[in-house]
Amino acid sequence: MNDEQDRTALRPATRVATAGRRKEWTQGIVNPPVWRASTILFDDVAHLRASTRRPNDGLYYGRRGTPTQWSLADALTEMEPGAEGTMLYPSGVAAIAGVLLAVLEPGDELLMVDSAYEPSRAFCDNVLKKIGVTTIYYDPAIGAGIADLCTDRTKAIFLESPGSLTFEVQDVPAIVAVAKARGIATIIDNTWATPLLLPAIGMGVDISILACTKYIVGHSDVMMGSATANAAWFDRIRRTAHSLGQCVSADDAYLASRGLRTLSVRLRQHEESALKIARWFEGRPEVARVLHPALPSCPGHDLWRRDFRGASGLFSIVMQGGDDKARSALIDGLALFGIGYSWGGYESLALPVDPSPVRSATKWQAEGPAIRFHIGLEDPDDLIADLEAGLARYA
Ligand SMILES: Cc1ncc(COP(=O)(O)O)c(CNNC(=O)CNC(=O)c2ccccc2[N+](=O)[O-])c1O
Repeated sequence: MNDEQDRTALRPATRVATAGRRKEWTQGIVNPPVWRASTILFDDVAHLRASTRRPNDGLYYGRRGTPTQWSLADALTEMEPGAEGTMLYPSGVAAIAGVLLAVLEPGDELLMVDSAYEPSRAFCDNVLKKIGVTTIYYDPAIGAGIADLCTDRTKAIFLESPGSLTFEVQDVPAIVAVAKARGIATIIDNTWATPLLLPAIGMGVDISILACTKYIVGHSDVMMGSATANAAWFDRIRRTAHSLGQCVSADDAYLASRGLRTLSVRLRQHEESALKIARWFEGRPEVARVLHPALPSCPGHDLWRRDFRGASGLFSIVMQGGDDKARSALIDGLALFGIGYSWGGYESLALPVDPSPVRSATKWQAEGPAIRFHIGLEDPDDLIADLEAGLARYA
C-alpha cells in the first residue's frame, strides 16, 4: 500500500478504512500492533536528549503514546478534512473538560448551548465557574442571533448538534460566521453525527470533540474521548492535554481503531433502522412527538437537510400523556432494548429522560414523559414488534 498517495481526495468511507495505517507503524501487518509502554529506552544519552527536545516526534514516554495511539489519532484527524491534529482522552467528558480548560481563562465568557449533554453543563457550573469563567446558556435555535450574546469577553461558543436529549439541530455555519467575525473560538460536541455525517472542521468549527465511547468504538467496551482541532488551536489543545496528563491505553486505542474501520457501514445501518422506527412511532397515537433530526417535524430539520450527510441511531420520543409509571412499564418489559447509559454500540437501548431540569435558557414543555432510544444493529422489524408490545403496556 503506497503511503505517499494524496489522500485528501479520498471519500469518507475509504479514509475510515485506510487512515492511520502508516507502514512505519504497522510494519506491513494490516492493523498497527498494540505497543504497551511506560518506559521507552534510548540508545544513549545523546538519543535521550534529542528525544526530550522533540517529545512530540516519536517514542519518548508512555504518556506521550506509541504507534498504537498515534495511528488512532492520525485516523481521527483524517476524518476531519482541514484538521491539524487530534488528542485522545480517557472519556468524552475528559475531552470536553480538557478542551474547555485549554481554551478558557479567568474572566472569559463561554456561550454554551442549552441542549448540551448534562455532564458538559456540570463542568461549566462546577469547575469553570470556580476559575472565574462565566457560562451563558443559549437557545439551540438561536442561529446568527448568537451575535447579540457576544461581548468583548466572549472567548468561545460551544455547540452540540443535535442536542443530547431533545435533538434540536443548530445552524452551525451561521454561528461559525458570527464567531469568526469576532475572533471567538467554536467548539462542537460531534458525537451524534461523527465527522462522517458532519465534517465540522471543514465547516469552519475550530475544535471537534467526540465521545469515542459511542460510535467510534461501536461495541460498548471502551471509554474514550478525542478532540480534533485546526492549526489555530491544535498546539494549545495538545499542550493542555499533556499538562493534564491525559492519555489512553494502547489496548483501548487498538479497540477504538478496530471500531473505526466499520464506522461507515454501521452508521448506515443505524440510520436506516432508526429512521424506519422513528417513522413508525410517528404513526402511533400513544406518541405525541418524535425528536429525530431527519423528520420534518423535528426543530432544525431543514438545517439537518442542508448540513448533515445523514443521521445516526439516537433519537427521542415524547409520549401523549401518561406518567413515569406507565413509561417504566413500557421500558421494563422490552426484550430487545437494554436499559443503560451510553449509546452508539451495536445494541439497542431505551432510556427514560427528563430534559426540563437540564435546561436553563429555554423552557422544555412536553405532552408527556420522554424516552431516548438508541437503535442498534438488530433487525428493525423485531425491534418494532418489541416496541408495539411496549406501547400496549403504556396505560
Ligand atoms: C453527546 C455526548 N458527549 C459526551 C459524552 C460523554 O462521553 P463519555 O461517556 O465517554 O464520557 C456523552 C455520553 N453519553 N452518555 C449518555 O448519554 C448516557 N447518559 C449519561 O451519560 C448521563 C450521565 C449522568 C447524567 C446525565 C446523563 N445524560 O445522558 O444526560 C454524550 O452523549
